[in-house]
Amino acid sequence: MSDNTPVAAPAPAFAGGTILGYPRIGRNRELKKALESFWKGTTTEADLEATAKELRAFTRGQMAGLGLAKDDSSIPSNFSFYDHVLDASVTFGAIPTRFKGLRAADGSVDLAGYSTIARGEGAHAPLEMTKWFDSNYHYLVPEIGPETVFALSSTRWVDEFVEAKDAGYLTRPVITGPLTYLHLAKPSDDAPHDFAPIERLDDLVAVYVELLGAFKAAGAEWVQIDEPVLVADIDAPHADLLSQAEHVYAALAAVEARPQILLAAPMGGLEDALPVIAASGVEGVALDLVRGTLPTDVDLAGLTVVAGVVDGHNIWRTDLDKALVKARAVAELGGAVTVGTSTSLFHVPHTLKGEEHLGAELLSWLAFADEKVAEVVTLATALREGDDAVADSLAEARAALADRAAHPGTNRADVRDRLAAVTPEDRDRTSYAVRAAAQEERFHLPELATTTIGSFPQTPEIRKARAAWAKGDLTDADYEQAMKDEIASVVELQEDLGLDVLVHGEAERNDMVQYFAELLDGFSVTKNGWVQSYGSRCTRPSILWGDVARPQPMTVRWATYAQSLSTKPVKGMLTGPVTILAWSFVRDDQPLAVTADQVGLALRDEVTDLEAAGIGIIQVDEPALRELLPLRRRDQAAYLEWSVGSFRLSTAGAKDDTQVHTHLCYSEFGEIIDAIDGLDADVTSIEAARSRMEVLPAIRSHGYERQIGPGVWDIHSPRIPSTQEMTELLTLAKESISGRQLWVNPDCGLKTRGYRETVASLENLVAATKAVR
Ligand code: MET
Ligand SMILES: [Zn+2]
Repeated sequence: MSDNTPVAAPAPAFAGGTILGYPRIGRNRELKKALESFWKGTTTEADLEATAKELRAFTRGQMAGLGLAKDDSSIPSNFSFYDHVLDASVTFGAIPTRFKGLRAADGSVDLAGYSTIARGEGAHAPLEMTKWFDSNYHYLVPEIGPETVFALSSTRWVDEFVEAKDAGYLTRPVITGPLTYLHLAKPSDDAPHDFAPIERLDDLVAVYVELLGAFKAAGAEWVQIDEPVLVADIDAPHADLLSQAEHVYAALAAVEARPQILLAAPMGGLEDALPVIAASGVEGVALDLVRGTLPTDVDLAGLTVVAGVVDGHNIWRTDLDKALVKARAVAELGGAVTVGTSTSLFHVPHTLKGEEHLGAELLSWLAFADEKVAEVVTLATALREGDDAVADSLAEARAALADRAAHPGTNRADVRDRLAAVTPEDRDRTSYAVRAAAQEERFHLPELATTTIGSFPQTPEIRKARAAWAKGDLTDADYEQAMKDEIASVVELQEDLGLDVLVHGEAERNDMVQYFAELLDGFSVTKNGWVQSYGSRCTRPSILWGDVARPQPMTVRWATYAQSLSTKPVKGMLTGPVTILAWSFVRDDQPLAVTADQVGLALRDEVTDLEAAGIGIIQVDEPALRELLPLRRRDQAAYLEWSVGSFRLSTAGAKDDTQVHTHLCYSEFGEIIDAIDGLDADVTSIEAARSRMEVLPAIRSHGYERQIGPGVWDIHSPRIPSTQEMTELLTLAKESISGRQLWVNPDCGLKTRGYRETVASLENLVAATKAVR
């Protein structure tokens, strides 16, 4: 088929294009503000409902204004007050027993109750929060047991459909699918140890059947069911997942009174699950063709296929020509093709409007949610009417892409030549034994050395000073002095507490990635590019668009100032290459491995400068190392190789007697223990308090020769752990790891804690250490 030929019949649904979901937080973070003032008690539930209703109305209008059709289910309805997985739990009545009291007689919970499940209350821990696949979004983990009673317990999803319909929009409700829901769930506390939530599949499907009926009765013509679990390798055997998919979708397709089903599989390729879905009887499938590839041997005849060729997970302008080639290839498999995003757009900010400070050039390379909707509409038009119908848009996209490719900032000879000259030896240090001896001689640290992870509380005063400085109300010199005063007080506190290795406290960092992004070449920072991280929490990822280089030292003056105030060693503190990539929007025009190495080289220079300034202990944080782990097992080894390689490039220039630390903030250590070994850091700190040192026996049996600091204080909670409690944890740790290898530290940085808890907890930490030494 020539590029310029309209795709022939059959006509797909959503022929004008569709997206799998839109950001929920609001252009000006209206939802965040409304939630937080509701929680504070300054506004009522009715106020919160009203803001949410306005947001939904704005979103619908926005999507229609950008060209999605109002009357054919092209506009998704995917609002959530906090989290879409929590919404599913509440809708299915799957609320843990500790929150039973929050339910009304009909099983529903109001927004106060909903918030309590998300945030906890008193002795009632909230639902656990964890990362949504390999994204930066966190969902609330359902707790399912043999006793969980599934029953349709909320009318919200249907009400929101009706609200749109009454406003003149026939939308497509978006819900999390039963397979994804149950595979992401964890067994409830009272479940037998061999129970798996997926055992409850049939019971849950019965509620989906009822829900489909309710949508149909309300007039819905399509519903979107998201099943990203189908693109991942999960713990359960793959064959089981496929047969569950076959079983569930045959059952849902067999329901007589129901809307048509669009099964969406964002975040990767469906691969061998695609034929299963195609044969199940559902009417449509949405494929992620950005991350996934199209199988060639599958028959899609009779299906509407949403070709997800616009990246919902990143912020770059789409190569429309390439996207059209991919979409047209789908037509050859017999499907009725339309165009969509690869994932929901809630992973990207709302709009480029207001970001003009980025400069016309960079701006022209980007597409946030609104711009992506427009791209989808353009591509769908090209499919229907041929390329000529959108010739101007295609030309504009080509020009922007060519400009980006040729821009001096994306092709710096100095950066590229340096990287090309890197040898394998540049990633290697001397043997650990030699280093350990040199470091012992230099520092004479006690067994069970005490330290912290880097940040101390970010007080309102620090934030105020930074805001005033940004506004120009505080001079550079005054800001510098304010930060130095803060450093001095943090150093004094640590001396008083009797910690062995001190930190400067990171007062000057707005964020552990953005701080570096603002100082490195190749990055830009948005004004309002917020994306939801969880609930009301948003992050503003930096944009890594060009070749990365370090024009000047970034942390040296803070670290050396702190060191000048103490005779104890002060740890220098850097964010590692993988974490910088994971928490930014990263250029998609070269392999991540290359970008990571560029960052690695910039950090390597910082390490050298810190050393030269007398800093002998340097920590390179990699809390996101596990987060980017590919969803398909076969891709994981290659990922670990480059991620570990970039870390080593950043640290291997260190001298033998420089002690390199790293910090990883999770406890699922076992999964990537070889990689952690591969980092070759002298000291690694991890999260371990909540899991009560669970991972240490595994580390011991794996044989780990270097030093490790399993956290003894869960800093995610405002609780102050007692000396007794930390003594127990340390005693437990010593059963697996020798005192010579063991460090004592909290689970993570203290920036979100207050000073009262920080001082009391660190006092107890030092006391516990003395008790165990
Ligand atoms: C999310 S890991 C944080 C590490 C950083 N050094 C801190 O202490 O805040
Ligand atoms: Zn951490």
